[in-house]
Amino acid sequence: MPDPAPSSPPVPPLIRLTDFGFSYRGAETPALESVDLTLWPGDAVAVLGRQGAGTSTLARAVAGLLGEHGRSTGARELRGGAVLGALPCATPGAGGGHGQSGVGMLGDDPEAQLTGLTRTVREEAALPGRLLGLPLHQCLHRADSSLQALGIAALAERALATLSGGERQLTALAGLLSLRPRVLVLDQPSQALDAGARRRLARSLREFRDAGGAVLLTGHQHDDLTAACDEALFLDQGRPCMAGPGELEQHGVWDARRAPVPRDESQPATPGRVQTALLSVRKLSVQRETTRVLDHIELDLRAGEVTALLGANGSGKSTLLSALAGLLPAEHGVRITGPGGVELAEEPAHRRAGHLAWVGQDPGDQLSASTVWAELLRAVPLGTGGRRLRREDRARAQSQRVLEVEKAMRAAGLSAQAEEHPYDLVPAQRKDCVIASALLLKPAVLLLDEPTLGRDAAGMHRLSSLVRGFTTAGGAVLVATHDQRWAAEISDHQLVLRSGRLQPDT
Ligand SMILES: Nc1ncnc2c1ncn2[C@@H]1O[C@H](COP(=O)(O)OP(=O)(O)OP(=O)(O)O)[C@@H](O)[C@H]1O
Repeated sequence: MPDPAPSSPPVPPLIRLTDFGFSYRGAETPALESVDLTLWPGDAVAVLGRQGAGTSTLARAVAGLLGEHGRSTGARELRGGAVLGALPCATPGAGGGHGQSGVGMLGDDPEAQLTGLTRTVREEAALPGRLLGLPLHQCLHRADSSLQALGIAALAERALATLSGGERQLTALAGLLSLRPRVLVLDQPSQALDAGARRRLARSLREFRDAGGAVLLTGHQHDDLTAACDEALFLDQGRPCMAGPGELEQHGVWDARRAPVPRDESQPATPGRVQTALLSVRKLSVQRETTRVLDHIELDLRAGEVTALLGANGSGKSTLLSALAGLLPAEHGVRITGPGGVELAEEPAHRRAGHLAWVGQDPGDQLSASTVWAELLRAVPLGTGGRRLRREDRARAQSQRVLEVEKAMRAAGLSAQAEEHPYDLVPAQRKDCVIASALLLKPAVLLLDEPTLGRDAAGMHRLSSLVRGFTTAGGAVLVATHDQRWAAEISDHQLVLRSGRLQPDT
């Protein structure tokens, strides 16, 4: 933000980076260069860029979480005049941290935002204050008002293990707000949130700013929260660059607020698009704890078509996908008829997997090999004869598998990451790895749970081509998402899950 006019009272900035740069240890090129950023009380600044542009590094720099990971240049000043060249590491958390500097940060990895040290939502929201040594009653009071502000007070006594993805994200945000830092750094905070939750978060951030705090939002997507900032800064290969409002996608940023790009209806119908139902679901009801989350769901997925599954946080989208995959017990009476009329309702998950491939919300749950290459290789079926093949046939089958893995890595944009550990990938690439594994199983139906999280424009386009490639080959896709633009662009049908029932989106 520009310095205030001379008539303004001389309030010092809360934080200022001047000609700031940072290089990770062992890296050949700096992750950040020549960054100037000043946050005054009341400011909200969005820093956007494509994946790898340095936005998360900048978030960690502002939060003071980079110190031991490399070398910084330039200056970082905190209110009070401390000028720090190399930054001290503020209490690092799994996905976020809170330093004594009064800067609180929520990281971009939805799988790593809860501490694992508490049992209930209220305990988790109160924990950051307790770690700072605040009295218990004060921590609980702050936790309750943060939960209230974010609209999840009703979840206070819920066990963390029973939360939906969006509910987890809101719980992590509540913990951070309860710290009452002077600067809030949020890396992709809207991911996994429905429109109502985004609005409540925007309101909470407005109140936080009105009380003298400053907000830094970073990420790869432009949405309602980044639009509410006073200023947007773009990073390109670690350097600040200028961009006009119409140039977001040129800078690799996905514009979730843009009107959906209409389909090219002059294109001939995809060859796989015939009216064959690859999956028919009847009377699917699922109870979780005391709530009937799904109530007599009826659904048909047809060859060549994408069905988008919309609905508020906690409405049951993941529950539906998991139940179809056989990972949750359904109530008696359900019929799940797969390709060729095969009845799947009584089949265990591993037998359904050849027909219905499931990509869950947390990709980490589905990754177990030590490299991307090994992860994908193990997904390719051994083929007819399997381990009983003769040696030369086995060698031929093995080279065929290798070719399939290479093709899958290219399609998922993971060729350069073949030897990396899947956990070293950014969350969107981790998801790509699980999607590529799922496609290698050659299923008829692909079940995708929130595949758009954390993606830049290129990641979104790559996802669209994976999905279109699958339906063009005759597959059917059911995809849960909160991204309404992408849903409108990719899908043939949109269904909304409300009160346990599926309704067409109107
Ligand atoms: N393991 C569990 N035990 C009990 N209840 C659960 C469990 N997992 C989820 N729930 C509850 O079931 C309901 C549906 O959750 P689900 O994860 O299916 O919602 P969702 O629509 O996918 O939400 P989101 O958009 O936030 O990911 C929510 O109220 C959630 O809190």
